[in-house]
Amino acid sequence: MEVVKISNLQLGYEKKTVVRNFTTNIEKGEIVSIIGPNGSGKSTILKSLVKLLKIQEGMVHIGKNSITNMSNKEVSQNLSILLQHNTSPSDISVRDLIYYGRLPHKKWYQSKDIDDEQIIDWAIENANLKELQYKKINCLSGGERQRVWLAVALAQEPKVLLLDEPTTYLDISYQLELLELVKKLNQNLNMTVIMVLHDLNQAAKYSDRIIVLKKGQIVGNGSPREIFTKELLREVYNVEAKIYYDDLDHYPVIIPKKVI
Ligand SMILES: Nc1ncnc2c1ncn2[C@@H]1O[C@H](COP(=O)(O)OP(=O)(O)OP(=O)(O)O)[C@@H](O)[C@H]1O
Repeated sequence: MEVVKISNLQLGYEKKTVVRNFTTNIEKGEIVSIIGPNGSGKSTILKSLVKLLKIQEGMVHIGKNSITNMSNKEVSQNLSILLQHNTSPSDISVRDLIYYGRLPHKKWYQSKDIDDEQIIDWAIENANLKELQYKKINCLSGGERQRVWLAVALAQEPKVLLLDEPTTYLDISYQLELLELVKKLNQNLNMTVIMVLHDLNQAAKYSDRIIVLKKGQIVGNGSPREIFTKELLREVYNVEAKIYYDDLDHYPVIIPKKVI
């Protein structure tokens, strides 16, 4: 069953078009990663899905509804996004910040209720934040903060979680921790995930499907084993690479050797 249907999307900034003919269906429970060189249009696509950027041409449907006919609030009830950079008041507590994720589900006159508290508890549990929930945001490390923003996105109770380079600026253990959390959410709750990743090995390990963008166009769409070939890495990244396969889970492991 598809949750998001993207047809012939054309996107850009003012007169400049940066993404053309982007078409794909996202199935319920899939983890889809969008990869591609710098400036290929990956973040632009995520921004358009949550209406942070106007669509030039094409359609995005969530279920039967076109996002063009949905309010930002309605879109936020279905899709939540974890951005690369997030800012918040520094003296706010983790728990209070996570409440912001509930706002798309509230009317302006409604205040926090018992249901919100339960969903905040659920988001805290799933983002491993129990011990940190009463701390102030400015007392947390970068990796801990990223988990808080993940919890804000979860508190939105989205059908689809969008992650824009979620591991940037995190050290290797926080990177793994975050992607393992995403995998757990996907496995335990059947949450659909669309993420932009730079690290090809992370994309290979954590994705069901990979979409490869080059200069705003799809040049590959398939499973990690289908996508990661020497030819594709040469064509898209101008890199000569060796490819091995994990002994246990058989996903590709990419070792870049040299720039061509
Ligand atoms: N706000 C903006 N105004 C004008 N042009 C923009 C804006 N944001 C992005 N662009 C341009 O759109 C193109 C695609 O950018 P985008 O950020 O989507 O690429 P990306 O694949 O996510 O890149 P990266 O991997 O470097 O994050 C680039 O040429 C970029 O310069």
